[in-house]
Formats: sequence, structure tokens, C-alpha cells
Amino acid sequence: MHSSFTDQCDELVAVLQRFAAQSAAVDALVDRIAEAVLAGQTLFTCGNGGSAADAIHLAEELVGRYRSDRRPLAGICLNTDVGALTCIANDFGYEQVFARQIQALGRPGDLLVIFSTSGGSPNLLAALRAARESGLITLALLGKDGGSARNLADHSLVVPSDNSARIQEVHGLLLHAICEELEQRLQRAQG
Ligand SMILES: O=C(CO)[C@@H](O)[C@H](O)[C@H](O)[C@H](O)COP(=O)(O)O
Ligand SMILES: [Zn+2]
Repeated sequence: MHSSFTDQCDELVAVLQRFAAQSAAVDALVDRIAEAVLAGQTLFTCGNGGSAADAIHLAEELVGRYRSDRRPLAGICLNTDVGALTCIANDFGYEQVFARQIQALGRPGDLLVIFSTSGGSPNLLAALRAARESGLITLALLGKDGGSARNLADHSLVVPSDNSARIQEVHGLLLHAICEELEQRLQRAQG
């Protein structure tokens, strides 16, 4: 059943009001990311479909900018290397497209942020496992019941909705909250 734009806005407001109860967990996740990235670690991101766009969005705002003029930060999205993606999918299977890149590029203390509305996409679960085995910090931005990813990641946030669109809209807010914290810490350090 397709709802009107007003209904969709009302639905998003209701989801955000429910999600506000997790503000302490949001602060803890943002803090863990900011601490590692500003210490020089690399933040890797990945997702499928619309969540791939979120993964691209977060990584580019570290390397490029969010709002302020500051030094570039290390962000790499695992959705963008079409050579690696097609080779791995073709030769090892789509489930390995992110995990194999993590095994090749990730270093202990780096971070992996996955975006998933279900928490059940096999290639993201494989990426979380590979990241853990490589000593990375794992963080999952999820929805619905969080799926298997919820307990696989070191830090998980589950947007309280079964609607993928509303989940992704809140993921967009979260990725900007991460960037906001990074840039505020850099500005404070610059005095
Ligand atoms: O953007 C949307 C839905 O809003 C879709 O493209 C959605 O991302 C795709 O169906 C994904 O394959 C769903 O994967 P996941 O979020 O469950 O990990
Ligand atoms: Zn979408």
C-alpha cells in the first residue's frame, strides 16, 4: 500500500522518536569511530543497494569534507572498486566481495561500518567475520530485528522500523552524526 508523502513524513517522525531512546548507544558508536579515525586508523564501509549509496556517502565525507575545512581523513568504501568487485564475485562468489577486500586492505585497529536494513545480507555477514578475524573494530547500522549482524558486530544500532526506506533515512542521519563529531573534535583540537 503506497502512502502519501505526508504519511511518509509522519512515519519518519515516529521512527525518529522511537530511535531517540538509543541516543546513548549512538554516542558510544560515534565516539568509538571518532577516536580511531582521528588516531589515524582507516574506516571501511559497505552495503547493498541503497545502503551502498550510504556507504559511499560516509567514506567520501571523510576523505573530502562534511562541512568544515580540515585535514582529510582515511575513509574507504568497499563498493567502488568495480574491478575487485567483479573479479571476486565472478571467481569467489558475491558473498565474498567485501570480505576479501577487508582481508587484503584492513589492518588491526581499523574500522568496518556496514549498512544493512535487514542485518541478514550474506556478503555483509562475511565482511563482519573477516573484519573481526583481521582485528578491525566492527560497527553495524541496521533495521528491522537487526538480523544476524546485530550480535556479530562490536557495536550495532537497530533503527526501530520494518520499512527499508525509513531505516535508510535514519542511517543517513547517523552517517552525518559521525562526520559532525569528527569535525567538531578536529576544530576543538585546532583551538
Ligand atoms: O534501497 C533499497 C530499499 O530502500 C534497496 O535497494 C535495498 O538496499 C536492497 O534491496 C538491498 O539488497 C537490501 O539489503 P539489506 O539492506 O537487507 O542488507
Ligand atoms: Zn533505498
